Amino acid sequence: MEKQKYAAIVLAAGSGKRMNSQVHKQYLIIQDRPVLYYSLKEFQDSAVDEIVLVVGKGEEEFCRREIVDKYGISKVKAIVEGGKERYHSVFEGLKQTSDADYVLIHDGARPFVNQDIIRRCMLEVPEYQACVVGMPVKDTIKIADEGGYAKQTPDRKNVWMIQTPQTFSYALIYEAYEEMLKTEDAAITDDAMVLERTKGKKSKLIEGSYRNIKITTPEDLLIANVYLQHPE
Ligand SMILES: Nc1ccn([C@@H]2O[C@H](COP(=O)(O)OP(=O)(O)OP(=O)(O)O)[C@@H](O)[C@H]2O)c(=O)n1
Ligand SMILES: C[C@](O)(CO)[C@H](O)COP(=O)(O)O
Repeated sequence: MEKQKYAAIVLAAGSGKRMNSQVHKQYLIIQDRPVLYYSLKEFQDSAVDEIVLVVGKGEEEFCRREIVDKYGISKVKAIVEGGKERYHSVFEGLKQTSDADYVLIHDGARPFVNQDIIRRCMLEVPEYQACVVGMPVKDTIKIADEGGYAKQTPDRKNVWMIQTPQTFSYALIYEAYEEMLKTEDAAITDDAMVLERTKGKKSKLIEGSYRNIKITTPEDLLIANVYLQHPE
């Protein structure tokens, strides 16, 4: 059988409003390296064939010099400019990966993706065509009403916190994104939602890790430093 091609799209075009920092959060330094370095290094060391890095306007040269070349991330085949919303940035990445059979879409703001997670995404996607990494929630979840009252409690065993990578058959996710972008649904927050909304297709859940956090607000940096001091 012909070898299947896997591309990783690493997203780093956000402006990190919730971090409230002068430097975009993907470039903040944790343990001597930028946040973005850690996930790029995991994909570099994995079996993915290539990486497309999606960055903010005017950041291409900086990223090539200060991260990709500096740390020898040689699988990066393109560094492209992202868009206004996360889903615009994903689509820019998808345009660069048209010869891949499967794509792993990952937040550059999640530095703790690991080899085991990447390996399982690559292993499962040929069967399910759409796989998302996540973990069961630990707290009780409430649905709030407009007035700030807790009105409903979903059964916790059916509630997962969703992470990345989110891994798909290229043809399927490209078509879904093309369709979604005709209407630009602002409430889209992840890639699996694009498939749910356009194709009614479910994604297979793959257990990730409670460490696979997204660096979003300042306290996440404290946690990230602790994880780096205490590797798994
Ligand atoms: N237009 C955008 C928005 C987000 N992202 C990326 O998508 C990931 C998840 O997004 P999020 O954590 O929301 O990052 P920001 O948009 O930067 O943060 P905020 O929402 O606080 O502004 C990040 O790696 C971010 O760089 C992107 O590539 N392009
Ligand atoms: C894709 C994601 O990381 C899954 O949890 C998340 O939805 C990204 O959301 P954000 O609003 O862009 O942080």
